[in-house]
Amino acid sequence: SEESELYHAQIHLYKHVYNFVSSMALKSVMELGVADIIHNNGKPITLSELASSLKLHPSKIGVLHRFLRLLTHNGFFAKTKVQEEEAYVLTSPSKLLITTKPTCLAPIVKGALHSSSLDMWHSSKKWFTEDKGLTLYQTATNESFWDFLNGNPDSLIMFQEAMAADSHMFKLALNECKHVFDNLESLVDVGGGNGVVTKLINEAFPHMKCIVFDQQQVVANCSGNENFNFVAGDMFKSIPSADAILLKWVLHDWNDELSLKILKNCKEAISHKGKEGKVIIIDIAIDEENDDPELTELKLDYDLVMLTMFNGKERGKKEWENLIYEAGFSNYKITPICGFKSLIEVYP
Ligand SMILES: Oc1ccc2c(c1)OC[C@]1(O)c3cc4c(cc3O[C@H]21)OCO4
Repeated sequence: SEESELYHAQIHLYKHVYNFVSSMALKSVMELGVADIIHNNGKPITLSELASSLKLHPSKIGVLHRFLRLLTHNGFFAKTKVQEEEAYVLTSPSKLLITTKPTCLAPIVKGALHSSSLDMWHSSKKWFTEDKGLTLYQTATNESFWDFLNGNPDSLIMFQEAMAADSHMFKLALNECKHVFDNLESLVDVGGGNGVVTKLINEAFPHMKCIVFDQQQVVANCSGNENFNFVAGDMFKSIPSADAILLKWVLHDWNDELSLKILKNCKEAISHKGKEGKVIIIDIAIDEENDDPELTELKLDYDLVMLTMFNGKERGKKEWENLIYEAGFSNYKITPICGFKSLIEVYP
């Protein structure tokens, strides 16, 4: 009937209006360290045990229950019985919040839901109606997000910890894609931050000369060893030569013009000693026809996050191909990696 269509449309609209509630409830339990308490408890935990571990005021026990109810509904916890009393256990998604595990993604939850990423959205109408090429973030704050990070050490650390957290997932993927790094004598990790990915590669391939290449203020107080070094520089100017250049979660921060600039400098960097060389891109590849709708939604979410914060973008397979050929490369190969990213091997 017309009414039921209207009522369903209403539910769809309200659900999207309040999607932020589940995000912020997740951030709340992350900040409280709920996952660590349940993990360290070693068995299902009752609400009162959890509340006393958290040293909550008695008036907040009901609050905790209702937060856990929503997050259980959304798959972050599960309910069981301990001597007839309800108890909570972690699920795979909340196990990613255990801070003692290398797969901990709490830093991403913290960074992505930081006020610096959220407040800017209130300026979107101003941003849409202006004719300037600013990001939403710049429209809201009058500075670029990169300048914000470089001007606020705590936020830069928060950002780097988020990138590093995501890189530990790469460790699992490295086992699947080891062959990509075979026979490489040297590798430069462009935008490698504090070097988590490069370290993982260096540990897997100790004879490979690995360089973390990033901005001065990022690598300034980082030290390496004989096959693992930090080099400061500007990827838009020139990139140190190597057999392979790694670009993990870098190109999606930049529009096509600037991404082309980076890729051309990468091509320059691998065309030494006449060797084959390769560029290894690890980034999101949108694939609406083959991906399940939930995965596509995550990729489209990231596309708007990159757009609003960096004037960057997530790219579909065709867009990656156009960019790679435009940069003068002759061939490439895309393989899915880490669940929602792809590893794109690019050959000169
Ligand atoms: O190339 C990337 C990859 C991921 C992310 C980037 C840029 O910025 C947006 C983001 O949502 C984000 C924003 C942040 C943050 C981490 C963080 O992770 C997310 O820490 C502070 O603000």
